[in-house]
Amino acid sequence: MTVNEPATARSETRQRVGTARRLVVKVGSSSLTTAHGGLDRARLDALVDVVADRCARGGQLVLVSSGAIAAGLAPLALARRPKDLATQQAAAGVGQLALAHAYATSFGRHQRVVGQVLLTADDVIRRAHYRNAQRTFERLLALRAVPVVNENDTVATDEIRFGDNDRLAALVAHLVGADALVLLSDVDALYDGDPRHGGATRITEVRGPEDLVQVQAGDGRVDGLGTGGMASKLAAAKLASSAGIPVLLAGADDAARALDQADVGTAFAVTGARLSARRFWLGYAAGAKGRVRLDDGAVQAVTQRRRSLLAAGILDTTSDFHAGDVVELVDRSDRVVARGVVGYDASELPELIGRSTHELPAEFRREIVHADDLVVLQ
Ligand SMILES: Nc1ncnc2c1ncn2[C@@H]1O[C@H](COP(=O)(O)OP(=O)(O)O)[C@@H](O)[C@H]1O
Ligand SMILES: N[C@@H](CCC(=O)OP(=O)(O)O)C(=O)O
Repeated sequence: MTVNEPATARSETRQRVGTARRLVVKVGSSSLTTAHGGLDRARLDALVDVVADRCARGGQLVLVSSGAIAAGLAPLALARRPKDLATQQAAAGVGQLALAHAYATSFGRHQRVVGQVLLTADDVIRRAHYRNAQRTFERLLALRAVPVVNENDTVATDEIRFGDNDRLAALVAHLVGADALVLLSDVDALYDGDPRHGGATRITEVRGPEDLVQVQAGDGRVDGLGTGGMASKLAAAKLASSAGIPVLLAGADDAARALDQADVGTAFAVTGARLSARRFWLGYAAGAKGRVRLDDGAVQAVTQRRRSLLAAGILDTTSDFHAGDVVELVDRSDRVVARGVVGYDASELPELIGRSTHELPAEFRREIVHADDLVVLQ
């Protein structure tokens, strides 16, 4: 762990953030809103100035912005962040409009157009939706617009919610093939303990899991507007860096310096190779809805020969998934060997399990999990 070590702070990670052409920047609710839930226009403008400046220098930036729920509180005369989903959604419906308008106005000062992209978990888990989202991002960036992303809170249910935008930002970074991810927060860095309790030391550089052993990442403020606290930021940073994307976590007020290789925040070096964005989602990001247990031959076929999973190789399944869901493929001893998008509802499978394709009615002869929709995890 590199603690308070300014000389090495201009690490490779900081250089990669500083020179990234395509960059995802995430900003949290507490950095954009006043204590009472109104949008803090001055801070929003300051952030927009930094993003617009980087765009003007040839950068392609995607801004993942929280703040919809927080921005909806004051207009709806809500004293604090609601706990129930329906009121959160109502607040998000009101607040997202205000947020988008504020960004459009603020980027307008730089003659820069914004495009709002509201995503649900389905949009990144389901293949057709995923490609659709990817295409939209590509086109917005090609047209020199700044995509402003948030979770589509008004329609997301508890079960399918990302819940925190840190994770969403890591996922979007993969989706767009970003060169780096910057997480901006109300805290200026990762500390070895919650800095509110005093005596905590800033971590300047995380090179791998061993640097995090001593770190206690806790919640945000109980009365705060943010959701995930440092724990969700850390999880997102690990997610992105393990799949080849360097991450810088810094204070929103330090955004300009963070993007300019200064010794601010915490830099997370990449710890793994870059996967194709879609394979990353499938293998690590998408929430699995169920399990399919394979016999030994099917495990071999899927993991060694990279074949599709056919009904003949299935032993049993859980009963809770639908066609299009991501499921875990497990071996006889329940070890997860792969994940993939299943082509059938669980309720359709008992009739098919263990039968060869030629024995099945024509409408059931397609693969249970197609090889293109499958990521081997061994
Ligand atoms: N180890 C830690 N290092 C830094 N901050 C921490 C740590 N543990 C808990 N926190 C708290 O997490 C908060 C950031 O989370 P949150 O308020 O959800 O941010 P945001 O709104 O930017 O997403 C900080 O204000 C800080 O008090
Ligand atoms: N989609 C929610 C964001 C929730 C969230 O992740 O907030 P934060 O922890 O402040 O990044 C909103 O816009 O209010």
